[in-house]
This record gives sequence, C-alpha cells and structure tokens, in this order.
Amino acid sequence: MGLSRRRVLGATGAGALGLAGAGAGGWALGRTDDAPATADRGRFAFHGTHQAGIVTPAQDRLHFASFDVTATSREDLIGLLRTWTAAAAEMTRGAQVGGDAPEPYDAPPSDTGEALGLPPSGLTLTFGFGPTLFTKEGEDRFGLAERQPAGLQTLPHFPADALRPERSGGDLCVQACADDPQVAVHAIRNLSRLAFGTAVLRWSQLGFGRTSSTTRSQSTPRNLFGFKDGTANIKAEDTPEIDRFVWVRPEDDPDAEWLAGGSYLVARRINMRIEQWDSTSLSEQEAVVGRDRTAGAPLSGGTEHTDPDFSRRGSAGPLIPVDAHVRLAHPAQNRGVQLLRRGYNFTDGNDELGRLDAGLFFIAFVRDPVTGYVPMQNQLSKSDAMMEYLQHTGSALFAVPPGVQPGHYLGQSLFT
Ligand SMILES: C=CC1=C(C)c2cc3[nH]c(cc4nc(cc5[nH]c(cc1n2)c(C)c5CCC(=O)O)C(CCC(=O)O)=C4C)c(C)c3C=C
Ligand SMILES: [Fe+2]
Repeated sequence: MGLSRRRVLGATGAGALGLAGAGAGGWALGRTDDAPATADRGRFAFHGTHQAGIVTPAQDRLHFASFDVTATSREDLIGLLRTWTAAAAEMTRGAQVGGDAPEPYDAPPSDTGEALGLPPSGLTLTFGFGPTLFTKEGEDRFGLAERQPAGLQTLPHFPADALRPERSGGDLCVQACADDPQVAVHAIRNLSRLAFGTAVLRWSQLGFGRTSSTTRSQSTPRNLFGFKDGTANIKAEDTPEIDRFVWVRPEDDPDAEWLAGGSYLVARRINMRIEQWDSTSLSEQEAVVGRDRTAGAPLSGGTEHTDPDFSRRGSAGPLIPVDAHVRLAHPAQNRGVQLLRRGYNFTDGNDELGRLDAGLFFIAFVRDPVTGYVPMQNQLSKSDAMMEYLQHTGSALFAVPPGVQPGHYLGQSLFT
C-alpha cells in the first residue's frame, strides 16, 4: 500500500478535506481536519477563478523556476501542462505525486519522497508563460503567435541593468511558495522531473523570507536592508485595487482574451550591496528609503500606515527627499499606478572577496506590464537613490493564465 503525505500524518482518509474547495474568489487558507490549527498545516485550493499564489497570503519560502520547452509539438506542450496540472493539484493538497496506488518495486517511484510526512505547508504553485513560448527568433513554435498578448514581450533594458542571460527569460515559470522550504523545493523538483524530455530547467531562485504582506492580517516583514517592506502594498482586501491593477480583463487585449482572470508576473533578481549599505549612516539609509527604519513610518511623520506627505519640508528641504525610493515608487509619481509586490529575500553564498551574493528577488503581479511596471522601473532605475546600493542581475516576464477549473488543465483557454 502506498503512503500519502496526509496518511503519514495520521489523516482520517476521505474526511480530511480542509477548506480546499472554499472561496469563489479562488482561495482559502484552512487547516485539514486531521491537523492541528497551526499555520504550517495550511492548505490552499488549487482550483479557482484565479491561480493561488497571487492574492493568497505570502508564505515564508520561495522556489521559483523558469523552464525552456525542448519539445517541438503543441501536443507535447499540452501533455506537459496536463501532467503539471494533476501533479500540482496533488502536491498542494499534501498528497504524493501519482497518488496513493501501490507502485512497482522495480521502477523509480512517481514521487521523489522528500516531502513524505510533511503537511501541505500552505504550498501554492503559480504557473506562467513567457514571450518565447509564443514566438522565438521569429518562429511560431506552437501555433500560438496570434494569441501572444501585446504586453508579453521581453522587458526593455533599464538604466544600470547588469542582467545575466542565465538568470533571465524562459518559456514557462513556476512560482512555488510554502511555509516549509522542503515542500517548495520538492514541488519544483517533481515538476522538473515530470517535464523531462519536454522542458528543461533554465534557472531557478530560492527565497527565504517574504518581503511583502498581501493581506492585512499579516505583519510587515523586513528586507535585507533592515527596513519594513510591503507596508504600502496592495492587499487582498483591497478588492477595487486588485481588480483595477492585478487581474487582466477580457477587453484588455482582443488577441488575448484567454488571459482574462490572469495577470502578468514580473521577476527581477536584484542584488543588494549589503556591505556598502552596512557602512552607511542610519540617517542616509532612511533618506534613501524615505521611511524610518524602526517603525517604518514615512519621514514626513506619523506611524507605519500614515500616508506620506511629500510636500512637508524641514530646514534642509523636503522631509522625504526628492530621490527617496518611496517617493519615486508612490502612485502620485506614477500616474496613479499600483502593483502587487510578492518578493523574497535571497542569499546565494558569497564572492571571492567575501561579499554576500544577496538581495531581493522582486516579484510583482500587474494587469499590464507596459503601463503598470515599465514606466515605474524606468523612473526608479534612473533616479532612485537606492540604485547606488542595487544591481539588477536577472529579469523575466510571464503571462499568468487564470485559475484552473476541475477537469481542465493549466492555461487551457490558450489552446482552445
Ligand atoms: C519597480 C518596482 C519596485 C522595485 C524594483 C522595488 C525594489 C525594492 N524596494 C525595496 C524596498 C522598499 N520598497 C518600498 C516601497 C515600494 N517599492 C515599490 C516598488 C518597487 N520596489 C513600491 C510601489 C512601493 C510602495 C510605494 C508607496 O506606495 O508608498 C519600501 C517601503 C515600505 C513599503 O511600502 O513597502 C521599501 C523599504 C528594495 C530593498 C528593493 C530592491 C532591492
Ligand atoms: Fe520598493
């Protein structure tokens, strides 16, 4: 008899339903009936109107993966998406890949096993399609060129970009978030294994601490500069803003109605010059950010959630400097635009001089990257005081299809 992950935990079989089916809005964090009410036993619905991992509460750990499709036929690509759909539904409910049926002893197991005995840990798997899935070097690879969304292009070069091709781009992406790193890594490993012969891992990124809150019930975390990050993020409760700035609408692009209910995922690997930052005075650090380090309050006064007042001046000029990060990223400086940030801290060892290879893996979900991300990034890359301490080393853009309905496969609307 095979062992499901929940059975190993002592589940009561069919009664262990959790809240996986809850929420027409596509998500619910619930405990399984067999598990104590601790956050790490949370479980998110895989099926829904929107994919999980966007407005669901940001988990603590990330394994992000970008894939190149090596297959040349549309059928093989659809086959992979079907296989990934089934595996993702299993893993997000805490089951093994391939289910519980007994397996032959003389063949490799369907599931790699390292998550056996672990709860779902709030795992969400969010899938996206890169521009090169549609056209690559002028070639319509899978008969999808006509349905490529206008906004889905390789992001332009921004001032000071130091992008590494081996950390950029990709045909497909999977954002795996969980409260246990082993669960997130297990998911990417198994999806990668299932893609064997159809798609190959191009690059991947681990993240160890969220740098944003996506619901009001979450506390504001800190980034590696030591500042609260995510204070002014759009939150799941801000339904009008989510509808206006995150979800693609059917009328947005006549060639890409299939993307309605989905979004765009911007990924930027941003190295932070930690040692340089650590030798900078606190007053300079706060001037760069535009907020106070301890409470996260704007330098114009108040508490963390007080709106910044950019017009307030002190004896030396504006209290929030003209080149402060929060001033240049604020909607007031960006034609009212907002984005949903969902990034993670990362550390990938160090260089030969002992400097940390660390930073922030920036992820944002936007309704339209052309108006909702590119102008803001241009402005920050050109004028943000924080740029002295940053280097962008990876970049990618993906169209994130809407949520999957039971019996359907990921991105099905693109192929039908
Ligand atoms: C293009 C968008 C953005 C990039 C890239 C970016 C990188 C980046 N940000 C921080 C630290 C902080 N950012 C904060 C606020 C903030 N940042 C962006 C956008 C980008 N940041 C926005 C839209 C906002 C909100 C602005 C507002 O409406 O007030 C803050 C303040 C706290 C908060 O509101 O989250 C910090 C701190 C780092 C370290 C970084 C790259 C490494
Ligand atoms: Fe920021």
